[in-house]
Amino acid sequence: MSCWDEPLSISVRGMAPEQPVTLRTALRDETGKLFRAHARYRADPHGELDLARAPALGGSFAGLEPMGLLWAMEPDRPFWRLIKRDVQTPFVVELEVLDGHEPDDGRLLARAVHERHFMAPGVRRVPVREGRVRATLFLPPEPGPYPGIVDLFGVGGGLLEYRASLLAGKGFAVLALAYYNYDDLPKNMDAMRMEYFEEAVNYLLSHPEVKGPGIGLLGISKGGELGLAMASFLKGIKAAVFINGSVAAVGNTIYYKDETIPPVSFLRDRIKVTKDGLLDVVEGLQSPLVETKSVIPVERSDTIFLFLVGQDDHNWKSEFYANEISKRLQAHGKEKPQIICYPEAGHYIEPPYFPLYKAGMHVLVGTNIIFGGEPKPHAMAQVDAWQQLQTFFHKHLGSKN
Ligand SMILES: CCCCCCCCCCCCCCCC(=O)SCCNC(=O)CCNC(=O)[C@H](O)C(C)(C)COP(=O)(O)OP(=O)(O)OC[C@H]1O[C@@H](n2cnc3c(N)ncnc32)[C@H](O)[C@@H]1OP(=O)(O)O
Repeated sequence: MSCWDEPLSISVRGMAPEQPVTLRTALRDETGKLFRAHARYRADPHGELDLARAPALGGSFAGLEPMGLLWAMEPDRPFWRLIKRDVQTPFVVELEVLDGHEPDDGRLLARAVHERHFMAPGVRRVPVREGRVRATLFLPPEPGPYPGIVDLFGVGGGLLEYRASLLAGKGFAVLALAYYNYDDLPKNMDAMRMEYFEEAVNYLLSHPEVKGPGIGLLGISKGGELGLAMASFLKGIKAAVFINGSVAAVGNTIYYKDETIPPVSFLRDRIKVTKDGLLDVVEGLQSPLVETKSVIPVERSDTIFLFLVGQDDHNWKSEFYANEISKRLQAHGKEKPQIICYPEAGHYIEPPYFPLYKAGMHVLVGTNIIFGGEPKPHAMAQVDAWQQLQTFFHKHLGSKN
């Protein structure tokens, strides 16, 4: 067994010299959907194969990709995203070695089953219902106090825990925070009130196993937008990492006390249809430079920022948004934030080895849209982004203890 974000070393012994083989992986998600990948290899002169040294000769990917059999998995059902809902159980990956180069016909030579866990041994999972806050807190195994981080996902809502649970294995106390479509929280995201998020920040700051002063914020997509609003309006947020977030309110109004930030307009006539019949909505939002009242007042913030950007994000213009935030901060005498751009990476930059979710349902749009990204560069971006955000948080929230 291993943790989902750890690299695996995969090797095969006992084959004939130079024997052609196909390796294939399969994983079933919690709804029963199958994800699969395969690749053709050739054993070395000793009848051995080590994926750290042998290039794939074709299949779901090609070349030297020791983790390709995981990140290149594709769902049998189109537009299905690999999501881990229950982090207390692993994903079970089945690996098979077949004779020859036909992924479906070769004789089965070997089979292994490997568990990929979302909670490192000793990580503690604490469901949180405090005041209005609905969340799950993950605490590392070793004695605290630890740097605290609030983790936010995006449109769709619910409570996704897999990133927080993995990150707790790296020495952080991480609060996976729901904000709609969960428990007794609102069913839709018409109104986003910062007071709710403030309560969550205060909960984490006052937790005996969280060391202050100040906490971290991690957000993707809509979670990056709301995180930016938190960093702008609320106190106690020292460092923030946003993955493909926004500089403006999108889809709903953001409220804090007597202030409101209305959303930018949708420009339906700028939505394109790709040759595969998918919507491309990347031009579908009015520029925050035109609708300046929708801009989140980031210049008020004293948070230190890291922006992680997929340059092929088709959900919205993440790179432009990150640069605008940077300009606004600097124009107000604030520190220039760090921006890391990943070429050919799409919207859903997840922890390492999650397969690319290139296109699929967009809850706001109500149909399948393209999210962007190419499998290999996107996979590389996920590995790097995961490392970068940990380094950043350790640096700005203090080391492990
Ligand atoms: C008209 C306007 C023009 C606009 C023109 C410009 C637009 C321009 C927009 C840019 C603006 C956006 C900006 C934010 C963009 C983000 O925020 S991107 C999204 C990032 N969000 C996340 O990562 C959070 C994702 N979370 C979720 O989606 C939900 O929590 C979950 C995981 C689906 C669970 O929710 P749930 O309600 O408990 O789930 P469940 O009832 O099982 O399923 C709900 C639906 O999701 C589907 N679903 C469930 N699991 C999966 C899966 N694994 N894979 C695929 N689908 C799944 C189900 O089939 C179901 O669909 P329906 O049957 O209702 O059709």
